[in-house]
Formats: sequence, structure tokens, C-alpha cells
Amino acid sequence: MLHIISTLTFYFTMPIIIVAFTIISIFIVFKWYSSTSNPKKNRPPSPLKLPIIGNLHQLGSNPHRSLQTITKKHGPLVLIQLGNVPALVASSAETACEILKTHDLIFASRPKLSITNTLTYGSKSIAFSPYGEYWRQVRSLAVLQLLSNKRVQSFRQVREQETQVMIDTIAKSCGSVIDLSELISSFTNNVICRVALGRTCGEPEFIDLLIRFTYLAGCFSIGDYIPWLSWVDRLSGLVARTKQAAQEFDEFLEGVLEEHISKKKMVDGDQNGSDKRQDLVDILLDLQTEKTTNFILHRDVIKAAIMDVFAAGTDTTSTAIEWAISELIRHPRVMKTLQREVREIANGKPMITEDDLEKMTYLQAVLKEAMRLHAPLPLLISRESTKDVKVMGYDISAGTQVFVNAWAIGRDPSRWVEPEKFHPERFLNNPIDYKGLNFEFIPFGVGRRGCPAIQFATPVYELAIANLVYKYDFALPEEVNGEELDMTEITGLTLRRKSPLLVVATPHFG
Ligand code: HEM
Repeated sequence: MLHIISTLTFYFTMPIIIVAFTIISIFIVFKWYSSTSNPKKNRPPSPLKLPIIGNLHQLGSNPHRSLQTITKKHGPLVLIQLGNVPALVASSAETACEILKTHDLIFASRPKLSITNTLTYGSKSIAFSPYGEYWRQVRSLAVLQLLSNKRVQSFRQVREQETQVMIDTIAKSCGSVIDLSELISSFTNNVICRVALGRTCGEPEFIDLLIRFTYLAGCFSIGDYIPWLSWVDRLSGLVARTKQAAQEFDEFLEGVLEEHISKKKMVDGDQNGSDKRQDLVDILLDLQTEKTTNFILHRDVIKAAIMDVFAAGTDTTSTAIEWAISELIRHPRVMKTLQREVREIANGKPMITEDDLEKMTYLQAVLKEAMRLHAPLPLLISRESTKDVKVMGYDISAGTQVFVNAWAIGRDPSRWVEPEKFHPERFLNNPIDYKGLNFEFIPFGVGRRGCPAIQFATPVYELAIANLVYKYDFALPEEVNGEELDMTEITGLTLRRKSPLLVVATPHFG
């Protein structure tokens, strides 16, 4: 009897549940669609989207490539939907110019993303802070005090010494296989650590922390796009790992500040003025005590500024070097032409110095070509519109996230002849540069939020590459042909090689 009643109840209630579920689902989808599309507005073309997630599933593991495919079909300005967040994708020089120049002010903010917010003291770093007075003050402080021509010059010795260390380390490999990716990472880390903190920081715990930190800064948090799914980030451990890395980095930076404060007391007390060499922390602490800026340098601001140099400066620079050397190994003709140039100009001296670099026109062309094909930050750093605006005649709402696909723009066939080919000659006798005037070539971004450290970064990688190819001939292990080098990418905070660059280096000078 009981069985019959429960079976009848099941048969009566089941259709009601199904109907209720269907009505609720239709309602949610309808609400979601009407909130993400407004028929009165002239929106840019969009690919078909799924309920709730929109186009999130189409981003894949290499979003710069997936977005290039989408724009090939729908045009150079596309509006996609990432969960609840509309996102504009610009993939041509013209659309990038509209966003980064014509409407620079409206697109000068950054979206608040939970991971970088936790890692950078509540978005206090220059790179991730929203547009406003705080960002203006801290960026102009960095530009004037840390990244000026004079300051960059003062770190010349550090760059030259660390290049020498890298070259000497390779010399010790005695023709065996070396992991050039690891060596290059440790070279850029050493340069940045010495410039920022006055010492190298090769302790395995710190290297591990830096790897975790940069990995997390490039991670995607589902809660940023579909807030009611933010529990997924907690469940996956992303939130806990981010908090842990932020705390460990803070402890490290606190130690660095204390070290510098005690050293400063000793130097100030020493009338003979013993060691007066200044690193970035010294400069920031001096500014804090002198109160020469009308901006109060709280401890968190100093720590966030140091973090900027690590987060924005290490991976980007090492990635640029890694790709350039990879392309050279794959293109023996280009490698030979470059080696001829640097070897003629250096003329047998022990090391190439920064004075030699500007005479090396082919080197400049090689580096630009490598950067065109492998922008270290392929989608720059995402922006956010602060007002409703019209772009190329389309209506873009305030709060839209913006991706400028610098990687796709560098490979746009309407701008570049045989764009997929590594052909440095295209940059010889050609004024195109990455300083922000040529929108077909923007690996450093452009405008108010463009990279403020071009002058800082270029001598680091130019010097490294010039000396590597000057001192050594490179081959792949087991006599594999250079042309066969695997160039698979992996996207994180930067776009890196998936597999480490393993090479055999033979000294050129016996
Ligand atoms: C090859 C090396 C580098 C490349 C390709 C690069 C590229 C970039 C790009 C694409 C952006 C975002 C631009 C935009 O949104 O328009 C950026 C921002 C930034 N970069 Fe670099 N960068 C490099 C090295 C460095 C170094 C060495 C530092 C520091 C010492 C640095 C500090 C910054 C900072 C602080 C920002 C944020 C600017 C802001 O939001 O106002 N970068 N960089």
C-alpha cells in the first residue's frame, strides 16, 4: 500500500518539479540575456554565447589564440561575454589606436580582479590599481625616481656584472646540456633583486615563492566573472594558495624593509659616509623620510612598488630573451648574420658593453622581430572602461573589460608581409618601433597605462642576447636540427615556452 502511494506521489509530483525547473531556468536565461544585450544599442559583433558562462568556454588555455580565431570570423572589434562581464577585444592597429589613444582616458582603468587584489595589498601596485589619484601619484613617483634615464644608468654595472655571471655559468657547462630557460630566469631575477633590494636573492624558498606568485597572478578566478560560483575558487584551493603566497611575500618584504632601515641608520650615523650606493628600497625609504613628495609613502605603498618591479619586470624580460634565442636557434641564417655583426663590432674584447649596443642595428631588428611574434604579455594587462563610449561607431558600456590582442596585431596579415615568418630584415631601415607611435607593434602597450619601464628593460635583454651569441654557438642536444625546436606556448602571467630551452653551448673563442 505504502509503495503504491509513494509511486503515485512520485508520478504526480515529478512533472510539477520538471515544469517548475524549466520555468525557473527559462527565467534565469531570459534575465541573463536581457542584462547582457540591449537591442537599442549598436553593439560590436559577438560570437554566440552560452547561458550563464557566455563565451568563457571559448577562451581555452591560450586566450590570445582563441580570441584571434574569434576576431578572424567576426572582425577586429568583438564584444564577448565572460559570465556576467562584457569584454571588448581589439585585434587590429586601428581598434587598438581607438582604445589606447583616442579614448585613452576612458580606458585607463584596470578591472578589480580578486587574485591580484589579494597579492598586491588591495590593488596598490601600479600595474593593477584602478585609474585615479592614487595610481597617478604612485606611477609618477616610479617614473621620476625609479625608472628615469639617470636611475637606469646608475644600474649599468649591475646589468653588466650579472650578464658576466650568466656567461661564466655557461662556460662551466663544458659542452654538456644546459637549461638556458632556467639560467635566463635566474639572470633576470638577479638583476631585479640587485636593483630593487641591493642583493641577489637566489635562495630556493624565494625562487619557489616567486614562481608561485607569478603563476597565481596569471590565474583565472571564476568568481570574478560569475560571483555566485566564487565557492569554486575556495573549493579548488585557489583562494587559500593566493592568501598564503601574499602572506609569505609580505613577510619577505617586511624583512627587506627592516634590513634597509637598520643599514640606513648605520650609514646616516657614519659621518665618513661609508656605503652610499642606493637600491630601489633605499630610494623609497629616503623619499618617505624626506617627505619631498606630497604623497604619503605608507609601508604598504613601498612594498607594493617593490612587488611591481618583481611582478612586471622579471618574467616579461626573461620571456623576451628566451623567445629571441629560440627563434635564433631555429633560424641559423639569422643567427650567423647576428653573430657576424656582434663579433665584428666587439672585435675580440672580453665582453660586449652597453656602449656597443647602439651600433648593433641587426641586433635591434632581431629583438623587435622576436617581440613582434612573441609579445611577453600577449593581451597587455586588461583595461576597463570608466564611462559609456562609442568605439568605431559601436556603443561600449562603462564597466566593460578590454583586451588588446597585441600578439594578434603583431601577426595581422593586413599590416605585415608574411606575418608568421621570422624575418628581422623587415625592421632594417624601417622606423617602426615599440615606443607607442606604431599601433601595429605594441608589445609594451601604449598611453597612460603603457609600460613605464621600456628604458629599464631594453638594456637588460639587449646586453644578455648580444653577449650570449657573441660568446657561444648554440645547438640542440643530440644533434637535433635547430629548425625542429618545439615552440609550444604556455599562458600564465606571461606567454612562455612550454618546454625549457635545453641547449649545448660551444665557446666561440676556444
Ligand atoms: C620585455 C620586458 C617588458 C615588457 C614586454 C613589458 C610590457 C608591459 C605591458 C604590455 C604592460 C601593460 C601596458 C598596457 O596596459 O597598455 C606593462 C605595464 C607595466 N610594466 Fe612592463 N614590460 C616589461 C618590463 C618591465 C619592467 C622591467 C618593469 C619594472 C622594472 C615593468 C613595469 C611595468 C609596470 C609598473 C606596468 C604597469 C603600468 C600601469 O599600469 O600604469 N615592466 N608592461
